Amino acid sequence: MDEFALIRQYFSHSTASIAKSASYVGVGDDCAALQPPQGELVICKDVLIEGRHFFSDVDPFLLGHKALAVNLSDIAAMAAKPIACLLGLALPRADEAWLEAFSRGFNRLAERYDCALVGGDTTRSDAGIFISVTALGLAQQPLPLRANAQIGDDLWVSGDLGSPNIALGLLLKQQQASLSEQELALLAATRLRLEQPEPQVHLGQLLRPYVHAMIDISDGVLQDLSHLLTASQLGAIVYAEQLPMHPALQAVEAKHALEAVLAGGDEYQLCFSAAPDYRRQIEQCALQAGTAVQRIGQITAARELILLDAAGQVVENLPQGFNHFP
Ligand SMILES: Nc1ncnc2c1ncn2[C@@H]1O[C@H](COP(=O)(O)OP(=O)(O)OP(=O)(O)O)[C@@H](O)[C@H]1O
Ligand SMILES: Cc1ncc(C[n+]2csc(CCOP(=O)(O)O)c2C)c(N)n1
Ligand SMILES: [Mg+2]
Repeated sequence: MDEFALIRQYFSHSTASIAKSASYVGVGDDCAALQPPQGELVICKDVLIEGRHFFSDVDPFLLGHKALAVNLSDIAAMAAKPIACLLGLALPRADEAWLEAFSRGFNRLAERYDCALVGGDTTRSDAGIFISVTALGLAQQPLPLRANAQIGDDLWVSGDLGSPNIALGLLLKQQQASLSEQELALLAATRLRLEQPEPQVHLGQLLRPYVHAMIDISDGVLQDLSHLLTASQLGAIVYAEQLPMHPALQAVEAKHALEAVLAGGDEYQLCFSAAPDYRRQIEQCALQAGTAVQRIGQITAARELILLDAAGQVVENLPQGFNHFP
Protein backbone atom coordinates (compact mmCIF):
# COMPACT_ATOMS: atom_id res chain seq x y z
CA MET A 1 0.00 0.00 0.00
CA ASP A 2 1.55 3.36 -1.01
CA GLU A 3 1.55 6.61 1.00
CA PHE A 4 -1.49 8.11 -0.71
CA ALA A 5 -3.64 4.98 -0.65
CA LEU A 6 -2.79 4.63 3.05
CA ILE A 7 -3.98 8.17 3.82
CA ARG A 8 -7.16 7.70 1.79
CA GLN A 9 -8.00 4.36 3.34
CA TYR A 10 -7.36 5.09 7.01
CA PHE A 11 -7.41 8.83 7.60
CA SER A 12 -9.92 10.49 5.28
CA HIS A 13 -13.37 9.47 6.48
CA SER A 14 -14.22 11.97 9.19
CA THR A 15 -17.94 12.21 9.89
CA ALA A 16 -17.67 15.08 12.42
CA SER A 17 -20.21 17.87 12.09
CA ILE A 18 -17.71 20.51 10.96
CA ALA A 19 -16.86 18.28 7.97
CA LYS A 20 -20.43 18.65 6.71
CA SER A 21 -20.35 22.42 6.06
CA ALA A 22 -20.48 23.44 2.39
CA SER A 23 -17.05 25.12 2.18
CA TYR A 24 -15.18 22.48 4.21
CA VAL A 25 -11.91 21.09 2.85
CA GLY A 26 -10.51 18.11 4.76
CA VAL A 27 -7.86 15.50 4.03
CA GLY A 28 -6.61 15.65 0.42
CA ASP A 29 -5.60 19.23 -0.36
CA ASP A 30 -2.59 21.39 0.57
CA CYS A 31 -4.36 22.69 3.66
CA ALA A 32 -7.61 21.93 5.38
CA ALA A 33 -10.09 24.80 5.30
CA LEU A 34 -12.92 25.39 7.73
CA GLN A 35 -15.25 28.18 8.66
CA PRO A 36 -14.07 29.05 12.18
CA PRO A 37 -17.05 28.87 14.53
CA GLN A 38 -17.72 31.84 16.82
CA GLY A 39 -15.70 31.84 20.01
CA GLU A 40 -12.12 31.49 21.18
CA LEU A 41 -10.00 29.02 19.20
CA VAL A 42 -7.70 26.92 21.42
CA ILE A 43 -4.90 24.83 19.87
CA CYS A 44 -2.50 22.29 21.37
CA LYS A 45 -0.02 19.60 20.32
CA ASP A 46 1.43 16.53 22.00
CA VAL A 47 4.08 14.22 20.56
CA LEU A 48 4.31 10.47 21.31
CA ILE A 49 7.55 8.58 20.69
CA GLU A 50 8.02 4.79 20.61
CA GLY A 51 9.98 3.73 23.68
CA ARG A 52 9.38 7.08 25.47
CA HIS A 53 5.60 7.32 25.56
CA PHE A 54 4.57 3.80 24.60
CA PHE A 55 6.05 0.31 24.35
CA SER A 56 6.74 -1.13 20.89
CA ASP A 57 4.28 -3.98 21.44
CA VAL A 58 1.36 -1.82 22.66
CA ASP A 59 -2.01 -2.63 21.07
CA PRO A 60 -2.17 -0.18 18.10
CA PHE A 61 -5.91 0.38 18.66
CA LEU A 62 -5.17 1.66 22.17
CA LEU A 63 -2.25 3.75 20.88
CA GLY A 64 -4.49 5.43 18.30
CA HIS A 65 -6.94 6.24 21.08
CA LYS A 66 -4.23 7.56 23.40
CA ALA A 67 -2.54 9.75 20.76
CA LEU A 68 -5.76 11.75 20.42
CA ALA A 69 -6.85 11.41 24.07
CA VAL A 70 -3.77 13.19 25.47
CA ASN A 71 -4.54 16.16 23.23
CA LEU A 72 -8.27 16.19 23.99
CA SER A 73 -7.23 16.26 27.65
CA ASP A 74 -5.47 19.60 27.04
CA ILE A 75 -8.59 20.86 25.20
CA ALA A 76 -10.66 19.75 28.24
CA ALA A 77 -8.35 21.68 30.57
CA MET A 78 -9.35 24.86 28.68
CA ALA A 79 -13.03 23.97 29.21
CA ALA A 80 -13.21 23.83 25.41
CA LYS A 81 -15.13 21.69 22.94
CA PRO A 82 -12.96 19.74 20.47
CA ILE A 83 -13.57 20.65 16.82
CA ALA A 84 -10.71 19.32 14.70
CA CYS A 85 -7.33 17.61 14.79
CA LEU A 86 -4.27 16.95 12.62
CA LEU A 87 -2.21 13.74 12.72
CA GLY A 88 1.52 13.56 11.97
CA LEU A 89 2.88 10.02 11.59
CA ALA A 90 6.39 8.76 10.91
CA LEU A 91 6.49 4.96 10.50
CA PRO A 92 9.29 2.52 9.69
CA ARG A 93 6.91 0.57 7.41
CA ALA A 94 3.29 0.65 6.18
CA ASP A 95 2.01 -2.29 8.21
CA GLU A 96 -1.64 -2.55 7.19
CA ALA A 97 -2.81 -4.51 10.24
CA TRP A 98 -1.14 -1.92 12.52
CA LEU A 99 -2.59 1.01 10.55
CA GLU A 100 -6.06 -0.50 10.50
CA ALA A 101 -6.09 -0.86 14.31
CA PHE A 102 -4.35 2.47 15.04
CA SER A 103 -6.73 4.41 12.79
CA ARG A 104 -9.74 2.60 14.28
CA GLY A 105 -8.70 3.66 17.81
CA PHE A 106 -7.97 7.24 16.72
CA ASN A 107 -11.08 7.67 14.56
CA ARG A 108 -13.40 6.15 17.14
CA LEU A 109 -12.38 8.65 19.83
CA ALA A 110 -12.51 11.49 17.27
CA GLU A 111 -16.06 10.49 16.39
CA ARG A 112 -17.12 10.22 20.03
CA TYR A 113 -16.12 13.85 20.62
CA ASP A 114 -17.20 15.11 17.16
CA CYS A 115 -13.60 16.08 16.38
CA ALA A 116 -12.80 16.07 12.64
CA LEU A 117 -9.45 14.68 11.46
CA VAL A 118 -8.81 17.45 8.90
CA GLY A 119 -5.23 16.74 7.85
CA GLY A 120 -1.75 15.65 8.82
CA ASP A 121 1.44 14.25 7.37
CA THR A 122 2.71 10.72 6.82
CA THR A 123 6.41 9.91 6.30
CA ARG A 124 8.81 7.00 6.64
CA SER A 125 11.05 6.92 9.70
CA ASP A 126 14.41 5.11 9.80
CA ALA A 127 13.76 3.79 13.29
CA GLY A 128 10.74 3.89 15.56
CA ILE A 129 7.22 5.29 15.42
CA PHE A 130 6.67 9.03 15.94
CA ILE A 131 3.19 10.49 16.39
CA SER A 132 2.35 14.18 16.59
CA VAL A 133 -1.24 15.28 17.08
CA THR A 134 -2.54 18.85 16.95
CA ALA A 135 -6.00 19.50 18.33
CA LEU A 136 -8.26 22.52 17.90
CA GLY A 137 -11.10 23.40 20.19
CA LEU A 138 -13.65 26.08 20.76
CA ALA A 139 -13.70 27.86 24.13
CA GLN A 140 -15.42 30.81 25.75
CA GLN A 141 -13.95 33.72 27.67
CA PRO A 142 -12.90 33.82 30.43
CA LEU A 143 -10.60 30.82 29.87
CA PRO A 144 -9.62 28.83 33.00
CA LEU A 145 -5.96 29.78 32.59
CA ARG A 146 -3.25 28.38 34.85
CA ALA A 147 -2.64 31.97 36.01
CA ASN A 148 -6.21 32.58 37.24
CA ALA A 149 -6.28 30.83 40.64
CA GLN A 150 -7.49 33.03 43.52
CA ILE A 151 -6.51 33.01 47.19
CA GLY A 152 -9.05 30.95 49.16
CA ASP A 153 -10.11 28.81 46.16
CA ASP A 154 -10.78 25.14 46.78
CA LEU A 155 -8.46 22.82 44.88
CA TRP A 156 -10.11 19.85 43.21
CA VAL A 157 -9.04 16.84 41.21
CA SER A 158 -11.14 14.55 39.00
CA GLY A 159 -11.06 10.75 38.86
CA ASP A 160 -8.68 8.65 40.92
CA LEU A 161 -4.92 8.66 40.70
CA GLY A 162 -1.90 6.37 40.70
CA SER A 163 -2.90 3.49 38.42
CA PRO A 164 -1.02 4.51 35.22
CA ASN A 165 2.25 4.78 37.14
CA ILE A 166 1.77 1.38 38.79
CA ALA A 167 0.94 -0.20 35.42
CA LEU A 168 4.04 1.42 33.86
CA GLY A 169 6.25 0.08 36.66
CA LEU A 170 4.89 -3.44 36.18
CA LEU A 171 5.28 -3.34 32.37
CA LEU A 172 8.90 -2.21 32.81
CA LYS A 173 9.51 -4.98 35.35
CA GLN A 174 7.92 -7.54 33.01
CA GLN A 175 10.63 -6.76 30.43
CA GLN A 176 13.26 -8.11 32.86
CA ALA A 177 11.46 -10.86 34.79
CA SER A 178 8.14 -12.67 34.93
CA LEU A 179 5.52 -11.14 37.23
CA SER A 180 3.98 -12.93 40.20
CA GLU A 181 0.28 -13.80 40.13
CA GLN A 182 -0.43 -10.82 42.42
CA GLU A 183 1.50 -8.48 40.14
CA LEU A 184 -0.32 -9.81 37.07
CA ALA A 185 -3.66 -9.12 38.81
CA LEU A 186 -2.51 -5.59 39.68
CA LEU A 187 -1.38 -5.01 36.09
CA ALA A 188 -4.74 -6.23 34.77
CA ALA A 189 -6.54 -3.81 37.13
CA THR A 190 -4.43 -0.77 36.17
CA ARG A 191 -3.10 -0.99 32.60
CA LEU A 192 -6.15 0.33 30.76
CA ARG A 193 -5.76 3.67 32.55
CA LEU A 194 -2.21 3.86 31.15
CA GLU A 195 -3.00 2.60 27.68
CA GLN A 196 -6.52 3.96 27.06
CA PRO A 197 -6.99 7.12 29.15
CA GLU A 198 -10.36 8.87 28.91
CA PRO A 199 -10.00 12.65 28.47
CA GLN A 200 -12.35 14.63 30.74
CA VAL A 201 -13.88 16.59 27.86
CA HIS A 202 -17.46 16.74 29.18
CA LEU A 203 -16.42 17.56 32.73
CA GLY A 204 -14.10 20.35 31.52
CA GLN A 205 -16.88 22.06 29.58
CA LEU A 206 -19.45 21.65 32.36
CA LEU A 207 -17.05 23.20 34.89
CA ARG A 208 -16.43 26.33 32.82
CA PRO A 209 -18.79 28.68 34.71
CA TYR A 210 -17.33 27.72 38.10
CA VAL A 211 -13.56 27.31 37.79
CA HIS A 212 -10.85 29.95 37.99
CA ALA A 213 -7.81 27.91 36.89
CA MET A 214 -7.55 24.41 35.42
CA ILE A 215 -4.77 22.08 34.20
CA ASP A 216 -4.58 18.44 33.14
CA ILE A 217 -2.18 16.36 35.18
CA SER A 218 -0.31 14.48 32.48
CA ASP A 219 3.01 14.88 34.36
CA GLY A 220 1.62 14.03 37.84
CA VAL A 221 -0.64 16.06 40.15
CA LEU A 222 2.06 17.74 42.27
CA GLN A 223 4.14 18.90 39.32
CA ASP A 224 1.21 20.11 37.24
CA LEU A 225 -0.33 21.82 40.28
CA SER A 226 3.05 23.53 40.78
CA HIS A 227 2.81 24.91 37.22
CA LEU A 228 -0.64 26.31 38.04
CA LEU A 229 0.62 27.87 41.29
CA THR A 230 3.69 29.41 39.65
CA ALA A 231 1.54 30.92 36.89
CA SER A 232 -0.89 32.30 39.51
CA GLN A 233 1.99 33.49 41.77
CA LEU A 234 0.28 31.71 44.67
CA GLY A 235 0.68 28.59 46.82
CA ALA A 236 -1.47 25.76 48.13
CA ILE A 237 -2.08 23.38 51.00
CA VAL A 238 -2.91 19.85 49.87
CA TYR A 239 -4.13 17.10 52.22
CA ALA A 240 -2.49 13.79 51.25
CA GLU A 241 -5.32 11.67 52.67
CA GLN A 242 -7.87 13.51 50.49
CA LEU A 243 -6.09 12.63 47.26
CA PRO A 244 -8.27 10.07 45.46
CA MET A 245 -6.37 6.79 45.00
CA HIS A 246 -7.28 4.12 42.44
CA PRO A 247 -8.80 1.19 44.43
CA ALA A 248 -6.30 -1.35 43.04
CA LEU A 249 -3.51 0.54 44.86
CA GLN A 250 -4.74 -0.92 48.17
CA ALA A 251 -2.57 -3.90 47.16
CA VAL A 252 0.54 -1.68 46.87
CA GLU A 253 2.85 -0.73 49.75
CA ALA A 254 1.55 2.61 51.15
CA LYS A 255 4.65 4.74 50.44
CA HIS A 256 4.92 3.46 46.85
CA ALA A 257 1.18 4.01 46.30
CA LEU A 258 1.38 7.61 47.60
CA GLU A 259 4.32 8.35 45.29
CA ALA A 260 2.34 7.01 42.33
CA VAL A 261 -0.59 9.25 43.29
CA LEU A 262 1.54 12.38 43.84
CA ALA A 263 4.08 12.12 41.05
CA GLY A 264 2.91 9.44 38.61
CA GLY A 265 2.24 10.90 35.17
CA ASP A 266 -0.06 9.76 32.35
CA GLU A 267 -3.14 10.64 34.44
CA TYR A 268 -5.17 12.87 32.07
CA GLN A 269 -7.44 13.97 34.90
CA LEU A 270 -8.24 17.64 35.63
CA CYS A 271 -6.95 19.67 38.57
CA PHE A 272 -8.80 22.93 39.10
CA SER A 273 -9.43 25.79 41.52
CA ALA A 274 -12.83 27.30 42.26
CA ALA A 275 -14.46 29.52 44.85
CA PRO A 276 -15.92 27.56 47.82
CA ASP A 277 -19.39 28.99 46.93
CA TYR A 278 -19.57 26.58 43.99
CA ARG A 279 -19.06 23.26 45.80
CA ARG A 280 -22.61 22.05 45.14
CA GLN A 281 -22.52 23.05 41.46
CA ILE A 282 -19.17 21.32 40.95
CA GLU A 283 -20.50 18.10 42.52
CA GLN A 284 -23.45 18.35 40.08
CA CYS A 285 -21.10 18.75 37.09
CA ALA A 286 -19.26 15.61 38.18
CA LEU A 287 -22.51 13.65 38.48
CA GLN A 288 -23.59 14.81 35.04
CA ALA A 289 -20.20 13.91 33.51
CA GLY A 290 -20.15 10.54 35.28
CA THR A 291 -16.77 11.31 36.90
CA ALA A 292 -15.79 11.64 40.54
CA VAL A 293 -14.33 14.90 41.83
CA GLN A 294 -12.55 15.38 45.13
CA ARG A 295 -11.53 18.49 47.07
CA ILE A 296 -7.84 18.11 47.87
CA GLY A 297 -6.90 21.46 49.45
CA GLN A 298 -6.89 25.24 49.14
CA ILE A 299 -5.06 28.01 47.31
CA THR A 300 -2.97 30.17 49.66
CA ALA A 301 -1.09 33.47 49.41
CA ALA A 302 2.29 32.03 50.47
CA ARG A 303 4.05 30.93 47.28
CA GLU A 304 4.72 27.32 48.22
CA LEU A 305 3.03 23.96 47.85
CA ILE A 306 2.59 22.32 51.24
CA LEU A 307 1.49 18.70 51.53
CA LEU A 308 0.07 17.66 54.92
CA ASP A 309 -0.20 14.02 56.03
CA ALA A 310 -3.10 12.50 58.01
CA ALA A 311 -1.54 13.76 61.29
CA GLY A 312 -1.32 17.33 59.93
CA GLN A 313 2.49 17.10 59.58
CA VAL A 314 4.25 18.66 56.58
CA VAL A 315 5.50 15.96 54.17
CA GLU A 316 9.14 16.76 53.26
CA ASN A 317 11.07 15.78 50.10
CA LEU A 318 8.09 15.67 47.78
CA PRO A 319 8.57 13.32 44.79
CA GLN A 320 9.17 14.98 41.39
CA GLY A 321 6.76 14.47 38.50
CA PHE A 322 7.64 13.42 34.96
CA ASN A 323 10.33 15.44 33.14
CA HIS A 324 11.89 14.56 29.75
CA PHE A 325 15.13 16.40 30.61
CA PRO A 326 15.51 16.15 34.40
N1 LIG B 1 8.77 23.11 21.00
C1 LIG B 1 7.88 24.01 21.45
N2 LIG B 1 7.66 25.15 20.77
C2 LIG B 1 6.76 26.05 21.22
N3 LIG B 1 6.01 25.89 22.32
C3 LIG B 1 6.18 24.77 23.03
C4 LIG B 1 7.11 23.76 22.63
N4 LIG B 1 7.04 22.76 23.53
C5 LIG B 1 6.11 23.11 24.45
N5 LIG B 1 5.58 24.31 24.16
C6 LIG B 1 4.57 25.05 24.92
O1 LIG B 1 4.99 25.09 26.27
C7 LIG B 1 3.87 25.02 27.17
C8 LIG B 1 4.04 23.87 28.15
O2 LIG B 1 4.10 22.67 27.41
P1 LIG B 1 3.86 21.25 28.08
O3 LIG B 1 4.05 20.23 27.01
O4 LIG B 1 4.65 21.17 29.32
O5 LIG B 1 2.33 21.35 28.51
P2 LIG B 1 1.20 20.28 28.31
O6 LIG B 1 1.11 19.90 26.86
O7 LIG B 1 0.00 20.79 28.98
O8 LIG B 1 1.77 19.05 29.14
P3 LIG B 1 1.99 17.55 28.62
O9 LIG B 1 2.81 17.65 27.34
O10 LIG B 1 2.75 16.89 29.71
O11 LIG B 1 0.62 17.03 28.35
C9 LIG B 1 2.64 24.89 26.29
O12 LIG B 1 2.10 26.18 26.10
C10 LIG B 1 3.21 24.38 24.96
O13 LIG B 1 2.42 24.76 23.85
C1 LIG C 1 7.25 3.31 27.48
C2 LIG C 1 6.86 4.40 28.43
N1 LIG C 1 7.81 4.96 29.20
C3 LIG C 1 7.48 5.97 30.05
C4 LIG C 1 6.19 6.41 30.14
C5 LIG C 1 5.82 7.51 31.13
N2 LIG C 1 5.65 8.80 30.52
C6 LIG C 1 6.13 9.12 29.31
S1 LIG C 1 5.75 10.70 28.88
C7 LIG C 1 4.94 10.97 30.35
C8 LIG C 1 4.33 12.30 30.70
C9 LIG C 1 3.42 12.90 29.68
O1 LIG C 1 4.08 13.05 28.42
P1 LIG C 1 4.50 14.47 27.79
O2 LIG C 1 5.03 15.35 28.91
O3 LIG C 1 5.54 14.14 26.77
O4 LIG C 1 3.24 14.99 27.18
C10 LIG C 1 4.98 9.84 31.13
C11 LIG C 1 4.39 9.72 32.49
C12 LIG C 1 5.24 5.79 29.31
N3 LIG C 1 3.94 6.18 29.32
N4 LIG C 1 5.59 4.79 28.47
MG1 LIG D 1 2.73 19.00 25.91
